[in-house]
Amino acid sequence: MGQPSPVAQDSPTGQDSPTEQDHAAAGHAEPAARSPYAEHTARLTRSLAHALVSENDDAELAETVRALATRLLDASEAPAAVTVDDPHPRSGFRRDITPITSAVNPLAPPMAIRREGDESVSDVALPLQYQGPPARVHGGIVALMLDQVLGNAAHSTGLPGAYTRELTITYDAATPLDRPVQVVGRIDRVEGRKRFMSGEVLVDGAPSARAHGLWISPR
Ligand SMILES: CCCCCCCCCC(=O)SCCNC(=O)CCNC(=O)[C@H](O)C(C)(C)COP(=O)(O)OP(=O)(O)OC[C@H]1O[C@@H](n2cnc3c(N)ncnc32)[C@H](O)[C@@H]1OP(=O)(O)O
Repeated sequence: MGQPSPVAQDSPTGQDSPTEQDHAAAGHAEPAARSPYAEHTARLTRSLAHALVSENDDAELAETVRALATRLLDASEAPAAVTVDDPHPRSGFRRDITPITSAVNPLAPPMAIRREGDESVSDVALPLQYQGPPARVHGGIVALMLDQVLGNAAHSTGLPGAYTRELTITYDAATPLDRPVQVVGRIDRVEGRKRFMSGEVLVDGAPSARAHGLWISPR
């Protein structure tokens, strides 16, 4: 969908490196006034993921979905009508299309990340599409959340962009579906190009998963 934006190949997320404006936008800035088309489309696709596992056969809903699918196909044949700009930046990056914080990526919950003191923090409740074992969030999704929040923290101080070099997750307990959990990340220390990071997923204040990681800025 949409006209692909120019991609900086040597940037941490395959997008533009974060700028001061990006940092300023990290969860706090007023969103630019843009068409909500892409965000509604992403919400629709997330909802369809739930409908796929529903036992209910709703003929009227099926007809509505059929009509929408036809209209979306028509829209995708006019790519200039579609934007990949996120109207509600949540991660600090312009054109956020990550599968975890982007409002326009149907794979993303999406998570909003904010700064609290020296930490990056996100409160999120993950629905059924992220299930691994019954009633638990998939461990890979837990790692994805921690990667993003630690990455946000790694970029939050105006330091140059950096990539995840190493990420170790310790799974202490179940991370539940459909209940608010808090994901937290911080910089423990900086050594030259290296940033040593840590973080947790908290369920009622107790860690269900802990992360330690190394982020490195490219030479
Ligand atoms: C605000 C919004 C934030 C959004 C966050 C988004 C989060 C997204 C996070 C990601 O998914 S990033 C994408 C996944 N990661 C990658 O694609 C990274 C792939 N790896 C690389 O591209 C390179 O390995 C990298 C640029 C990270 C580093 O390559 P270099 O060749 O520059 O580093 P090198 O291997 O020479 O290591 C640099 C130093 O760290 C040291 N080092 C490497 N691994 C280490 C380790 N595990 N522990 C301690 N030190 C280590 C290494 O010995 C060396 O020490 P010296 O400087 O003293 O020589």
